[in-house]
Amino acid sequence: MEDCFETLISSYLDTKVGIVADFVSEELAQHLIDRLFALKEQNLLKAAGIGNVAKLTHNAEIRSDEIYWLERNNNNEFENQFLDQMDAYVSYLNRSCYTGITGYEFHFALFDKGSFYRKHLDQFKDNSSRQFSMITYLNQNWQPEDGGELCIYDDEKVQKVAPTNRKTVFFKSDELVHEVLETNKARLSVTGWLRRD
Ligand SMILES: O=C(O)CCC(=O)C(=O)O
Ligand SMILES: [Fe+2]
Repeated sequence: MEDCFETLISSYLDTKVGIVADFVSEELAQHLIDRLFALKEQNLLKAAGIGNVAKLTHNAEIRSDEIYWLERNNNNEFENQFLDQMDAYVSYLNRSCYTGITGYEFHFALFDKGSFYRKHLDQFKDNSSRQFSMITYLNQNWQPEDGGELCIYDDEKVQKVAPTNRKTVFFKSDELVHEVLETNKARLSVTGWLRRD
């Protein structure tokens, strides 16, 4: 597991956008996909909001995904396995880079066909707790024509990341503007932020 942590961190240090192709195991990815579809079936996904909790607004012209927060007290084996892996990652990151991360928050996200998320920064203007953004994709057999790329803007450079199964992306939440291009089929992920409170 530490090899993939190291790949994520060293690519982040080299290019500001850390990427590793296989952050979660195939088994865990499959269980998380099943969990997300089960939540959808049970109508437990909610329209994602914009901004901080106190002034959360919903605006489908900015983002049109649906989310569900991973929580230990959901008592779901596979959410917990994912969170265990995050605990290990945070401890590795804090040990190797002195990042002082004190917590995290993660949600499942489902972008249905035709959904997108326009350009934004992840850190809120009125709360700087979010330090790093981290997204793990859960899309088997994703093809270029499926769209849904994550586009990350850094000055003149634009990096397009295809949301392929088991890939994780890691970047600073206050630094890089990014967007999700319209997806041509259902696009699944676990998205979250490492916090310093
Ligand atoms: O799903 C992605 O690739 C990015 C999602 C995102 O930018 C967000 O939820 O803030
Ligand atoms: Fe974002």
